[in-house]
Amino acid sequence: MAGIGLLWSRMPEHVHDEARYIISSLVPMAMSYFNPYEQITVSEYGEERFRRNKMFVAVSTYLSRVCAGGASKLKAELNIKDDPVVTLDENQEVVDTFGGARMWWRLCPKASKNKGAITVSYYPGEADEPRCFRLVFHKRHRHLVLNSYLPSVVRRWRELTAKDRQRLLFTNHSKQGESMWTSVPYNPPATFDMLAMDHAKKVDIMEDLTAFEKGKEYHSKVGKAWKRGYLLHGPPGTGKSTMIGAMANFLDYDVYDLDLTSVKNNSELRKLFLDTTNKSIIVIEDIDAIEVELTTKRKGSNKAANGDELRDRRMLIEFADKNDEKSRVTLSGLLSFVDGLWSACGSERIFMFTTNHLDRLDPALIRPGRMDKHIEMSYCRFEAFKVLAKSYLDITDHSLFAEIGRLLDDTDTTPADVADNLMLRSKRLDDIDGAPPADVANNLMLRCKRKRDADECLAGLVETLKKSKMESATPPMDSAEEAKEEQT
Ligand SMILES: Nc1ncnc2c1ncn2[C@@H]1O[C@H](COP(=O)(O)OP(=O)(O)OP(=O)(O)O)[C@@H](O)[C@H]1O
Ligand SMILES: [Mg+2]
Repeated sequence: MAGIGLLWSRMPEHVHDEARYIISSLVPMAMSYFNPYEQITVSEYGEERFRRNKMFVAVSTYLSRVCAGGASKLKAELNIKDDPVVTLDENQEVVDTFGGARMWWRLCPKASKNKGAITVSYYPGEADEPRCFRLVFHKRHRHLVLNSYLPSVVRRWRELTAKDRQRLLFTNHSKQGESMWTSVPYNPPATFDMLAMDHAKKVDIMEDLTAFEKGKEYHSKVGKAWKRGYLLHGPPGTGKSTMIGAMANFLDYDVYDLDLTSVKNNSELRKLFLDTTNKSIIVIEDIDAIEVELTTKRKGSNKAANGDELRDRRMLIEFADKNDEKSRVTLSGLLSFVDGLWSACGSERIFMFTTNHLDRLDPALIRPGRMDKHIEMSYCRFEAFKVLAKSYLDITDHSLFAEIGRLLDDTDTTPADVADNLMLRSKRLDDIDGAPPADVANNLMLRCKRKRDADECLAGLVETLKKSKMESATPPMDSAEEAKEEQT
């Protein structure tokens, strides 16, 4: 085999081109016939340079955690949680055994595509062959490797990473004209326990999420894509964003916060959706505000469109030149992922749209059956207040509760406003809690202080609520009266 190889490389220049072509295609065939080994390459990047090949990540984790015992060259880095992670270094070979077969793995370094030539590239690393893992195995194990070994590597990788998974918050941005996601670690503090809202509604949402999470078989039985759409609506400060965090915590899902203003057209939107992973919540916040902004841009006017205009409009989002069909994001483009053709791509995804103005949305978006669930986040009433009092002041009852309940019924106060009132005092509680509890007397004193602060805090809330009740009861001044007032 070596002899044939040598002959081939030394072939004289004068051999006819055609013969050379035939020989050059026969030699590798002959060599592979005699070579008892086969190889599979797992490149770090796929065809699209910016997307890391997930198989590469899976193999890297698998080898480092399962087969690195005999390796002498390792590399250490900090992971997203700032814990040290050790991986194989370049050119380190490790051996794995599976079903009695031996597998040789090696991490091959980046290699230049054209040795000696200078290549100009717009994208980092495009002139190089990316790093890759090379798996070598005996020919007779081909079936085993493809059908059992590689799937088992991926399965093991999933098990390994499930334990130390860090939840991520993704956001999209445009780089060199291409839309892509970037992520940061995401640990939202909110949970359903601390969400101030009607208890029955909260339980209903939690049950809905649990049913969705366990609904793989059900969805395939009824022939529906495994995904769910929620439309959260309500005034600002009623907990829509807090609810998204609570849902992410509840399901342990990643969150993709989609900024539609930086998406050029439907095909970019499609690419972004396809780049999302399973077990994720895709959020489009303040969808009504995006609509106003983009439409204003499209019209080239600084004047925001009025409510009637918005209601009449068929397109939800449309920007750039109206005549250029390729440069816009449309409602149908968006909805094709929510419940159209493309919704079947990917599973275990939750779509969340939030809005402060349900009445301003395009009817196509809110028609029955479009989103699976409409959730109204409303002003703070007594039941919701009790949740906030428990989380912020750690109390479940108080002499002022009855009065606060009545005042909340008479005013439209958001949970954010109530929380704000409770938090100012509770910050002072933190200061007190920070003091070293020297002895029992000191402890008792702190407890008295804590109670007094809760009293003060609720009294402050009563004052605020009374004030807003009075303000809402006072009829608005007409302009003549206003002018008179100003003169005096
Ligand atoms: N229902 C709620 N339960 C608990 N806390 C709440 C609730 N609503 C609001 N808050 C508190 O108020 C703050 C602001 O709420 P949040 O951002 O969730 O409101 P939003 O409805 O998303 O408002 P916007 O429409 O302006 O985006 C939160 O950080 C949270 O502390
Ligand atoms: Mg919000």
